[in-house]
Amino acid sequence: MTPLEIAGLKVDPPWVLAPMAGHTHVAFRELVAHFGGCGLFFTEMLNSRALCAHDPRRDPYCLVGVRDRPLAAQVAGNDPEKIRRAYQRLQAMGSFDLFDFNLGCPRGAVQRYGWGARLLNRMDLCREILTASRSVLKRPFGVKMRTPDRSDPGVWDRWLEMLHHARVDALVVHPRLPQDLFKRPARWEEIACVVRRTSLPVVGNGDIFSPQDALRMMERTGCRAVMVGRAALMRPWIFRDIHAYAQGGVLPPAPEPVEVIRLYWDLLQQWLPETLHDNRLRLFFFWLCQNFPYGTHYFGQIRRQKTPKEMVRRACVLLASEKFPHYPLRPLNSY
Ligand SMILES: Cc1cc2nc3c(=O)[nH]c(=O)nc-3n(C[C@H](O)[C@H](O)[C@H](O)COP(=O)(O)O)c2cc1C
Repeated sequence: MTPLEIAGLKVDPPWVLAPMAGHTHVAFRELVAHFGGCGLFFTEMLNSRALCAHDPRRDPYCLVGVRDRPLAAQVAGNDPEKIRRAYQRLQAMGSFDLFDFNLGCPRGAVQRYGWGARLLNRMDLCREILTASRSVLKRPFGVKMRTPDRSDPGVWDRWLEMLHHARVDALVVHPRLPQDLFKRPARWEEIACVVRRTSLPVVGNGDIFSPQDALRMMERTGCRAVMVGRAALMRPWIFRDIHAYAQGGVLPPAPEPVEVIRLYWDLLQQWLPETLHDNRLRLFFFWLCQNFPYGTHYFGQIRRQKTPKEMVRRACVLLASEKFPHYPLRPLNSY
């Protein structure tokens, strides 16, 4: 599979772990890396205000592992000056290979602040943010966005022109409107429409639930790399499977559920402060349990445990005789 190149950065193989708040912290990225990794890892969305107020080197959200490379840092916010400073501080850490700006998050609190997808209605402010950020960034710079406004046929042309002038190096397209959340299927034809209109490297994203989906998205849209979100939470080894499928080989057997749980718990303790263990385990089990027909029941039992150790113990008992089912994955609950 041809690697994607973003301003000199090689994304090889062209599979990307999506940024996911609460999930794509250093311990989870190390888990993905353990199973063979991907061509580009993303941090979760980092808060530009917090980055200005505190030293990112002491921030658990900014911790960087050993095998999670190349690594992109994603920033969210809407104040050009604060965002510029946030990127400067992240860049000074020397740990990130690409910087990304969030124009896609539709979640309540982020929208209320006027961040993420809310900025899709404010192109002038986006221009200011991206130009200010670019002026300090020496590494590749990307944007991850949802569909701006489907009622306006010229909207993508105007966005692409603005991104070009702001000297953005790459674009991730998640083709859903902000108000769609995850309720409607991603419209892959919109990725194809963006690919036709720009010379920027485009990474396609949305509804990849199997290795076949990943290659199908590339074939149908012409995007040069694919980004996987929820399916990687359900199966942190999906990139290894995409790779095997792309090479025409047989998919390696899935690990045992208990092995995955123990490994994640070890990595969590190794990398993240204890204050985060409980919450990050709950988030992890929410998605892992979705692999199984009785996943909701399993998760209900696990979440009732009072300590992280008890959660891990209970999960190991419940999932001891389970096997991960075949692709495609079907999440039981949406986010
Ligand atoms: C739990 C969760 C957290 C997410 N957090 C972020 C985030 O921090 N930044 C972002 O740009 N997108 C975020 N997203 C969106 C994903 O990056 C991705 O665009 C979306 O899940 C579609 O890809 P998928 O169909 O492969 O899941 C999040 C998605 C989920 C499910």
